[in-house]
Amino acid sequence: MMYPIGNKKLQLLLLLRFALMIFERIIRILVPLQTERLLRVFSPDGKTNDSTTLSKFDVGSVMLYVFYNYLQRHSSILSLLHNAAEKPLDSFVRDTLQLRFFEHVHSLSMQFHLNKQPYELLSIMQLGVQSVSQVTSIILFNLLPTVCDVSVTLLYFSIVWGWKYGLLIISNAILVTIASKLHGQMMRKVYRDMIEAGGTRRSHPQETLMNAETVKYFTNEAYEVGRYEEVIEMSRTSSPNLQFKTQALSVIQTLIWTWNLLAGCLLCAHEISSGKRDPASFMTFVLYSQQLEGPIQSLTWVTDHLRNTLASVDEMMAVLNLEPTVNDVPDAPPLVMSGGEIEFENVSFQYSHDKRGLSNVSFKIQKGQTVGIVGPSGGGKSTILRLLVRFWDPSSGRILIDGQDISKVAQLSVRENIGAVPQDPVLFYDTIGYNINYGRTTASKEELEEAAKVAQIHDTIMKFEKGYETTVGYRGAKLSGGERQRISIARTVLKNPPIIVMDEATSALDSMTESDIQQALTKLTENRTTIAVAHRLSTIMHADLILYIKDGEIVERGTHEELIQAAIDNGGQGEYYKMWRIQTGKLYGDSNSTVGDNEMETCAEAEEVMSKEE
Ligand SMILES: Nc1ncnc2c1ncn2[C@@H]1O[C@H](COP(=O)(O)OP(=O)(O)OP(=O)(O)O)[C@@H](O)[C@H]1O
Repeated sequence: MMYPIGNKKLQLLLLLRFALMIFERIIRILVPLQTERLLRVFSPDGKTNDSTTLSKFDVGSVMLYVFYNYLQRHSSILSLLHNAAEKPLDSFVRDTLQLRFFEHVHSLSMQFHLNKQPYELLSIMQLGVQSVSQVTSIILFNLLPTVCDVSVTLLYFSIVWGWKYGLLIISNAILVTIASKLHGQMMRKVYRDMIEAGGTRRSHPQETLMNAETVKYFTNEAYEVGRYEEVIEMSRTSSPNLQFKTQALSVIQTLIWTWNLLAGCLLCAHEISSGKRDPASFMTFVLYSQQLEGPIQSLTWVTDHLRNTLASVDEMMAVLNLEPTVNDVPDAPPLVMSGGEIEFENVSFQYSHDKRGLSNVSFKIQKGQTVGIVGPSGGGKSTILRLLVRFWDPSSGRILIDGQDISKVAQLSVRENIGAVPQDPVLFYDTIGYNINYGRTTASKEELEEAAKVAQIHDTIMKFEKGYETTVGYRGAKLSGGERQRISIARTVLKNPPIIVMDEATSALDSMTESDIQQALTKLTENRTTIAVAHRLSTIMHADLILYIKDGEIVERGTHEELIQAAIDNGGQGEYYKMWRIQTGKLYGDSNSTVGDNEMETCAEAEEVMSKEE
């Protein structure tokens, strides 16, 4: 991700940056040397007799000195080249990483997505991506050059000027590093609090804006503004006197620095006065010292900055290192469909050690049949669907589609063959056409319209001014629940899978809309194996098999008639029967009444009532 493999142009730019970096280091050495040289050229050589010898007018040396100085300035052509080479490399790192992160997050299992807030993920991605490119830049083009500068100066002084100067430089570097380390420790907690407070500061407005409708329903606008004010206040107080604390370090560093300069200048002055050096060396020493001040002091900034950016990189790497919880076996073959027969064989599953999902669930659906799943809330109905699409794998037992254990085939191929119609479909913030097309992105316009017709939504769409180009609003909020539902059916029709799962697809709708949608659903499920979770029994009454799930177990199974008959035979005792009675009214009299022809007649009446409702 950091090295542009296969991109010659970017590799050359990287090389250019390195070359520039080395060139800059050389210029840094040359400036003081050239100054010393000039001073020597200008000074009378002391050997003339009449003491009037003038210093040489060496235009070349002056020009060279000015040229070196020019190159050293930040706005010089070198900086321009540096920046020009930096941008494309920086974009490369960011783009590659961003794409990789996006791809990785999408490859993670549902469990991960249920536990993470989307904007938290986005924030991790943004900060992480930005930090990775900064880390590269900091290490390669800040830390490395600084270490180079210090080492070269140290070597130069130690070899050319003697060990005392080397000692001065090294002690300076050590003292500054100790100071910055102590400062870093002190600032760590401040930065941590700041990052935390910054996160809340970002997430709070996002959360409330995403739920603007709820805020308005409860007229909590002022409350939310008040909460945001508190968050802002908290983030402000989490970094009291941050600037003061940060600047305190520069004050200490400058003190160390000045002490060092003083010691060096005294040493140099002493050597000049004792004739060991010429006066020009004093200037060289001062200039070198000044050259070194920037890099040594920037070490603090660099290490501090590196620490912060690494914290963000760490967080991103933690996500990038996550493995999907549902994995395919090596070289898993794709699911081969031959009709869509589904079988659950003693399937048990737990979401976590304290949360039971399903225990010993077994049932079989022949191809093209419909199974209705009913039962009390939290019983495990939706869990059956989630296991079928492999959002989770069972802890024991097997789920077979057309005789193949779905945990042994590629999970994508399982999902490719299953179409889902959820209770409250969420649409993308785009046009109706885009949302339907999502079912099969390669579908033609004609196929798209055909799917919309099957889902009974085409005419409604055509009444909109912009037809299929109408935008649906945030998560489809500009459409009614029934319209959203039919669009979701249309995209499943377009996907054309052999298996359909529906999770209470009509429970949020009124009876009129429900009947429209029911027609669309009937067309959708024609000749397809279907599992439908339902609260309204009218929607699954005619299913080939009905499963009553309670506390993760199938407690009753059979067709509608069988379940009713069994309950009647059992003196009116039966979960499904009770549910049915609650939904249709007391049509059988008391539960302990005896069963006879009359009862079955009443049963037929009830069906009639339900059909009307339908
Ligand atoms: N991702 C999850 N992590 C942990 N527990 C979960 C998760 N999803 C569901 N559960 C728990 O599993 C149990 C069964 O949930 P499930 O959604 O299957 O019930 P359901 O019968 O479909 O309920 P409802 O009719 O209310 O939708 C519930 O107790 C629920 O709290």
